[in-house]
Amino acid sequence: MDSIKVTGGAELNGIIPISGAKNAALPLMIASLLTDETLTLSNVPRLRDVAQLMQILSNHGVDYSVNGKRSGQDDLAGQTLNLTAREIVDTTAPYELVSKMRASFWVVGPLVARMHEARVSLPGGCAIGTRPVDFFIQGLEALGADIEIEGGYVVVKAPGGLTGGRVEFPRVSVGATHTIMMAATLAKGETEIVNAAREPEVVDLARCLKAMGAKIEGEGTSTIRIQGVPRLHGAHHAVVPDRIETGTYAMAVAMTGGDVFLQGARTELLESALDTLRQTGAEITATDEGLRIYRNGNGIQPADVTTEPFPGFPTDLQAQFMALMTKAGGKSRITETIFENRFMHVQELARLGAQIAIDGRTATVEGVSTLRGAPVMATDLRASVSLVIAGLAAEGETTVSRVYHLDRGFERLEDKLTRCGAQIQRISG
Ligand SMILES: CC(=O)N[C@H]1[C@@H](OP(=O)(O)OP(=O)(O)OC[C@H]2O[C@@H](n3ccc(=O)[nH]c3=O)[C@H](O)[C@@H]2O)O[C@H](CO)[C@@H](O)[C@@H]1O
Ligand SMILES: C=C(OP(=O)(O)O)C(=O)O
Repeated sequence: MDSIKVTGGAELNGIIPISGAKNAALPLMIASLLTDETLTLSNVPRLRDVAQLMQILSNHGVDYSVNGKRSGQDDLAGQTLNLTAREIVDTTAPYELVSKMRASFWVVGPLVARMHEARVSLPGGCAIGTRPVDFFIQGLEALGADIEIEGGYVVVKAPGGLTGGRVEFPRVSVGATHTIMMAATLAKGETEIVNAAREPEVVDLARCLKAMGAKIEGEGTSTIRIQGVPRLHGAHHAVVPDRIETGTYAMAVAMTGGDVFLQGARTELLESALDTLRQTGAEITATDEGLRIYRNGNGIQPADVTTEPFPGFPTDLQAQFMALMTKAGGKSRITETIFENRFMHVQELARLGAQIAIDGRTATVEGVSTLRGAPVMATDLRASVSLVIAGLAAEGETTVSRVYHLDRGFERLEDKLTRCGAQIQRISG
């Protein structure tokens, strides 16, 4: 298993290109199941989750090429995917594939919409909470599907096809919003999704679906209306830049000091996180091409955050922000409201000398002047990168093991950081 060795102390200076968003690319790829024509996606990041999802989609019959190459050549170096689901050959998404990532469960929406049946294993993903699928089930039932759970599989049937309906989610769910929105595009009549997720990835998916011929209104607000159409067609869509990758590198610079331009970043996708970073003393300026972040000499000010659905502070930046706060000049409080088990990085940050106490959903971080390098273990995707960030600002050497988590969601992390002066290398093993 690979690990990453970081020698701390260097400032970050230079340019980091921001990749397409993993969490947008995955549902966009799944949308290819809704049409027998080709969906072309550009700006797709080269990530393990993308490769994994390709395998799942291939199993359903999606033929794909990467920058013109045919499927079978396992070269995902290109960033444009052509996905064609001319025929759905299998409506089962098996445990071996789906258990590796949460988003793969979302195939249930397009499969039942197009084929009127689906059998999808209960999902996996980052171990950050129980992550049930009850909202998906309620949503699909509201569109007329019959659902049973059999042997760890969600079995969905809608013999006459789905019919539009009113779906009100008890709390905001990104995945359930993606799934019901996709399912409703091919349902008969109108669907209204109330308490829908407003995340930029939902908006990106809606834009792509509209380019494919779907009739959708209200994406980006908490009520989305979809008028079903008999069929969707092919389209070309560019994946939105990754706001979590943007925020992660911004936090790294806020921690190490330096001056970095995040090329391609879009500030409106993460205003809340950027406002918090400004409170900590980082300077941020936006241009049409990206954003510049710098912190020169001054210390890190503490700030409190509570994670919330968009447009609030994202849970996917909570671990990285906690890493930053470990070196703040004072006490900060970080409250996690989305996932009940998303503090796994706390005990690893403590190995570097961080002072953090947890009380229920709130972590209180007492900033220290020095972190010291140590061996640490990545527990999930964003926790892993928080350890890398802390390692960049620690004295001496930090080795982060189990970096396969990182490879799920950060494209060329070592490359991007090395180019800005970080001492970071991958150790294969
Ligand atoms: C691949 C992807 O895009 N993953 C993101 C997506 O995950 P994901 O879509 O899985 O997260 P959700 O928005 O669904 O989860 C929000 C909350 O709702 C709960 N819930 C959800 C569905 C359900 O049927 N029942 C239920 O109780 C979850 O357990 C969680 O407590 O949004 C999360 C919240 O922004 C992000 O942290 C993840 O990075
Ligand atoms: C939690 C995440 O991913 P997933 O939902 O795939 O586990 C994430 O992207 O931070």
